[in-house]
Parts: sequence; C-alpha cells; structure tokens
Amino acid sequence: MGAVTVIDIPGSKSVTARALFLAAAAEGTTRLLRPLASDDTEGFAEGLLALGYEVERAPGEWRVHGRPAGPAAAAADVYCRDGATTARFLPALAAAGHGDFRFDASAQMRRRPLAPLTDALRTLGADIRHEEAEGHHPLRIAASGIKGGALTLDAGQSSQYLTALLMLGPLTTEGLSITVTDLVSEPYVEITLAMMRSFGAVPAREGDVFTVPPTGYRATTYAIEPDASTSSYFFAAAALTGREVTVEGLGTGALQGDLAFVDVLRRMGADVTITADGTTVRGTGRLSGLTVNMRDISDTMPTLAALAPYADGPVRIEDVANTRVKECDRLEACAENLRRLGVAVTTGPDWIEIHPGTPGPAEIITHGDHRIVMSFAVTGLRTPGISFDDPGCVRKTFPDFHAHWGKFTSPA
Ligand SMILES: O=C(O)C1=C[C@@H](OP(=O)(O)O)[C@@H](O)[C@H](O)C1
Ligand SMILES: C=C(OP(=O)(O)O)C(=O)O
Repeated sequence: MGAVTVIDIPGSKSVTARALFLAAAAEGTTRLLRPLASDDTEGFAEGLLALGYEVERAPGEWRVHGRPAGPAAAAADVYCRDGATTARFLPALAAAGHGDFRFDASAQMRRRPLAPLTDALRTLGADIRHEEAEGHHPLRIAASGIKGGALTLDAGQSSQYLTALLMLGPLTTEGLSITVTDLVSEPYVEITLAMMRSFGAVPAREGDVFTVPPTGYRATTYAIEPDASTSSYFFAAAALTGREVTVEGLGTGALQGDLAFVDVLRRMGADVTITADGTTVRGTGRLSGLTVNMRDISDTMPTLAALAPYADGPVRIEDVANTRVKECDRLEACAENLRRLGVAVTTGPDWIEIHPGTPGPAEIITHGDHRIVMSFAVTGLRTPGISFDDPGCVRKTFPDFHAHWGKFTSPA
C-alpha cells in the first residue's frame, strides 16, 4: 500500500471535558467548536445539566452558559457513566458551589480509585461521604463553597486528581497551593494549565508546587483539537502498512502529550513530519523493537502493545503501572489478548514485554475497554480473523470508530 490518507479525527476527549468544566464555571457564554460527541463527553455534559447548568448541543458546536456561583440545582444526582474525567472533575466543581450533590458511576468506574482527590477536598473543608467503598463512587457532597489554602497531593496513580483541584482553584475564595509528591501522565496537567489560561485564570507552577489565585474564569470561544490518543491507531496503521496518514489540526501547537506517540513510531522506523498544520506518519517497511518509557503517554500503551508482534525485536514498555487502574487492568488485558493470538508476552508490576510473532485469529476479550478494541484493530490489519466480544465499547471516546476504520482500511 502507498496511499496517502487525510484522517478526520474527532475532537479530544480530554480537551472537551476540561472545556465543559471551565465554561460552566466561567462568567458568560462559551462556544465550544468541534467538541467530541461520545459517551464520556455527552456524560460530562449531562452531568452539568443535572447540576442545573445550561448546555446546548448542536452538531459541531456546544454552548455553555457559565455560572461562577456554582450549580443552579440545590440538589442533584449525577451519573458519571464510565468517564473518569466526569467522575473526578465534576465533584470538584460541585464542591465549590452550594447544595447536596450525589455522584455515582458505572460498575467499571466505581472500581477505579478517587481517594486522593476526595481526601484533598476534605482537607479543604468539603463534606464528602462515600456511600459504599471508601475512596470510590458513589459519593455525596454537602457543598458550601471552598475557602482554599495549601495541600499536598499524591497524583502518582492519576493526574486527574491534580487537574480537578487545579480547575477548582480559581473558584475558591483564597486560592490554592498544591504540592505534588508524585505525578503520572504529566502532559495532561500541561493541557489543564494551558486551558485554564485560555479561560482567564493565572495558574503558576514552580517545580512540584502549583499555585492558583482566586480569579474565577471568563467565557471564550474555544476550538477543540483532534484527539491525539484516537489518532494513535491510525498512525500505528500507517507505520504497519506502509501507508501515509495525516491528521490535520494536530501539529506543533497541539496541547495533547499523546501526540508524542509518533516519536515512538519514528524510533521504530516510521517517517514522521509534524508541522503547524498537522502530523503525518509514513510507514517505511521497517518496524524495530525498542524499550520505551510510556509514563507520560500511557493511553497509547495498548496501541504499541498491539503493534509490537510485528516488530523485528522485542518491544518493552516501562513505567506504566497506572494502566492497571484504567477502564480495565490494561497491562494484563494486553498480555491476555496477545497470548490468545499466540504471541509471547511477559509482564511485571509496571511493564510489559512483547516478542516478535505471527498472530493468529482469535476473539479479543475487551473488558469493556474502548482502547483494547481500537488497538487490536491495528493487529487485525495483518491478521485476519480477529473479532471482539464487545466491539461497541468504543462509544466511550469514538462511537463511529468501526465505520471510520472500515473506510480507512478498505482499498480506495
Ligand atoms: O486528564 C485527562 O483528561 C486524562 C488523563 C489521563 O489519566 P491519568 O492521569 O489517570 O493517567 C488519561 O489516561 C485519561 O484518558 C485522560
Ligand atoms: C483512561 C481513559 O479514560 P478516563 O481515565 O478518562 O476514563 C482512556 O480514555 O484511555
């Protein structure tokens, strides 16, 4: 194959979720252009509606009428579905307001941790009660505003705890100072800081200390860039098949750290060009094994794991312990499925090593994880007979994935 393809990737989940939070908290009406419409982000928007915010959703443009004083509802029951951005960011927004708010989530999301965030909110004076397991959904907040102050946070399991607290900072009466003792997925925090600035806040970072003055937020018009994690499947496909794939609108000015996945593909042998307008990956026929630390970009760990059997040497992915507390235990899910395909794999507490092999047909056990489906779709480009026990779980971030993938993979 030598075809050149320009892919229209839907908007970033992470940017859409943050934009919804910031717009809801801002003075004025915000226009969000090209938001992601998927289960996670629709769930976030519906969480805001449940809290009494006004959100209008038309294709390609969402409008949010901000309420600096917090939720309009005096009481609300918010269902966060599978989305950790919803389940971790919205309680922080609600805590800054006044009312009785209950949050719950799917069985998958109920299993995922939350304690460092709810403990931090309690340190700031929030009245939070976990209804079942401590540090997990469901939970209740009797909100009466947040004064602010200093706290210490361990974000070694999830950067989303820090993002939630940073976005809360401008809504407090005295501001926040957060000292971080550990941090994963650090580029996501950079997205948060950049977007807070776009909405008029002035967060600052000095080493491990983040300070956020109580400025509030201002509404704006915000264009959402294409999702870099979603793009990884198409970039990996290019590297594997020798095609050339361009994602427009995801270039040198992109906010998302996951775009660095193309650097991994470059190290493996692909040609990569990043310009101000977009990113292009071209497969060269070479796919080398490598050892790579994916702590900063671990949503793309399954993409690499699913591509890895076709490399000419072992692929070892390190420092990805927190992929065990995502939609499923992704380290084990990748290992399990690669073994089902007949590929040799070993794992440790925070690493996975995949050996070159010839995958055979198998049903992939998705564990309801969208990234397991989209990643092993890449493996399926060379291996016929790969199917999924729950192909529909892609709805979390890319409901039309299968239609797009079908068009992308069928010869023009
Ligand atoms: O803040 C965000 O939007 C996200 C942060 C990352 O989570 P962790 O910080 O839990 O690794 C990432 O995996 C997730 O898909 C989205
Ligand atoms: C981990 C993910 O999602 P979240 O943590 O936002 O639920 C993901 O999209 O891969």
